[in-house]
Amino acid sequence: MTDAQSDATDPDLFLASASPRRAELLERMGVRFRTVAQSVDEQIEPDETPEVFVIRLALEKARAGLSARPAGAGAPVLGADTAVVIDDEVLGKPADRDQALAMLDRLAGRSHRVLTGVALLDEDREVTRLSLSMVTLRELASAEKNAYWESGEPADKAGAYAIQGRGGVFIEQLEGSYSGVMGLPMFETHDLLAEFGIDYQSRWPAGQ
Ligand SMILES: Cc1cn([C@H]2C[C@H](O)[C@@H](COP(=O)(O)OP(=O)(O)OP(=O)(O)O)O2)c(=O)[nH]c1=O
Repeated sequence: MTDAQSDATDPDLFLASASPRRAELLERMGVRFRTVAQSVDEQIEPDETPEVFVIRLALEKARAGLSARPAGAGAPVLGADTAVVIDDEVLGKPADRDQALAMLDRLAGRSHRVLTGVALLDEDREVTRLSLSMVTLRELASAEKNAYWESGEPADKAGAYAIQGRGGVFIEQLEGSYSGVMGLPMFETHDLLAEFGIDYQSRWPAGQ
């Protein structure tokens, strides 16, 4: 067992997310956390910008997590939301194969933005950060788009690809934050933890 597993008894924070990627990135940082359930409606409001949208959802997820936190727990709650944006349209997770292939068609051979909003809060305060990246996908052959869908990877990913998985072979260029595209920007998350005075780095092991 490492120090940073999601059953930590004295957590630095509660993670309001069901995303295994977010848990993996927090573990990589060495943050001790427990996950709490959250469920929010992920619809963009008319006239809401993608930037405002991802921050709002990160806050809503964290607030929902705060209500689900065990009684007596004092650690703050972290929420995040990732959106792929092309032609000012937000692409969420594909509902089915047709949607996934349509998203990949739209993204192939072009650049798009990936926004991740992160929020850390408790009863007394809420802090947020936004991570913005530009990703360029190369042209994709239909056979590889089909094989990619069949691999199962696109199904639960915004924009129907995963930079950290097989989808990495489609990515010609990334400007910004790899961890942000993956779902939890480590730089901005560190900033939020520092604002709450959470010194997880003092537990980094020596020589590893
Ligand atoms: C673009 C991209 C997205 N993603 C993932 C990150 C997020 O998990 C997902 C976007 O959906 P989100 O709604 O941000 O998150 P989620 O529903 O998976 O998890 P939760 O709301 O419980 O926190 O897409 C990747 O894993 N790799 C990528 O390259």
